[in-house]
Amino acid sequence: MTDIERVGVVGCGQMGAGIAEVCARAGLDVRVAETTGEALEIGRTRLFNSLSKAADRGKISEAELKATQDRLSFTTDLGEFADRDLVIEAVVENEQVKTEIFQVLDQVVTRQDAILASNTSSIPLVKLAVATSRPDQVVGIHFFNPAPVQQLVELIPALTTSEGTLGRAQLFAEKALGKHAIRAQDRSGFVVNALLIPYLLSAIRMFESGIASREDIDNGMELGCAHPMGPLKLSDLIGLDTVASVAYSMYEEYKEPLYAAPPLLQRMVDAGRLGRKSGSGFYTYGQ
Ligand SMILES: C[C@H](O)CC(=O)SCCNC(=O)CCNC(=O)[C@H](O)C(C)(C)COP(=O)(O)OP(=O)(O)OC[C@H]1O[C@@H](n2cnc3c(N)ncnc32)[C@H](O)[C@@H]1OP(=O)(O)O
Repeated sequence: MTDIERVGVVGCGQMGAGIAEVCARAGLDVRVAETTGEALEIGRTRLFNSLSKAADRGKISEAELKATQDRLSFTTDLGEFADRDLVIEAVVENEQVKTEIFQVLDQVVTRQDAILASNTSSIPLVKLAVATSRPDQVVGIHFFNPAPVQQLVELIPALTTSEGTLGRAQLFAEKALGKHAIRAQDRSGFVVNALLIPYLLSAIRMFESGIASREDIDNGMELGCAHPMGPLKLSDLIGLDTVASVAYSMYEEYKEPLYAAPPLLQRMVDAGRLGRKSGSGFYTYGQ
């Protein structure tokens, strides 16, 4: 079994909240950190709403709901992560921000064998690993949105990651969380985004060039290929800022035109149309 009982999650946005929910529902003690009290309150509300929905839909009993809530604690102070066995960073896809968090975690997490993991979609793990004094204990654990639903986790060892750390991360993902784990090398996009992002960018280019309407593009893939959602709806779900930043990282790494973000994507990000989380993207939400 896994030796991980106390988990820290840095960031309580879409992914952080989902990851914290998965861990707490798996019976682990979970502490969640955000930068400000306001961000923490928004994150806590997002997480508790999702848990309440799970209870309303009969996925967890009222007693499990209460027990899961009790396993969750919230803080704005990373110093409270000292006793964590595993910390999963799930903040914005920004190398500098993530690097600084890893430097702080390295200072505050006192457990000698603690694993420091990142949910990054595209930033080289090795850069985060060498920002710490324990590069052998840094690993990528990449979840998919919505984290409570998607069965997959990608495990990404940096060049410095030890086999022991990778093995413990795999046991955690599979045994503690019940996810299916696949391994990928530390190359931008790993397995899933390396295949998915060019597809999403192609759909945005298709829409931008007027070849088809957004609905027809999405219906094409939903009804023609049985995808649960079409590429423009999926881009809205992931967040257009995230799609753009993953595309930039991949373009930076490979210099392949298929990874270049189309102008429309960047304009939408500049306009604050980030998809579901901002209320509008390719579609409008919450009206
Ligand atoms: C970019 C990153 O690095 C990587 C990524 O994340 S790539 C993105 C990967 N994700 C995808 O490809 C998502 C594809 N879409 C889907 O899987 C589905 O459309 C979807 C799960 C989002 C919604 O499913 P859909 O059937 O349309 O809606 P709905 O009936 O509301 O939900 C289906 C089930 O998922 C659950 N669900 C949906 N959204 C949820 C959420 N945010 N949290 C928890 N559960 C959720 C529902 O409760 C429901 O569960 P039930 O069937 O047991 O009652």
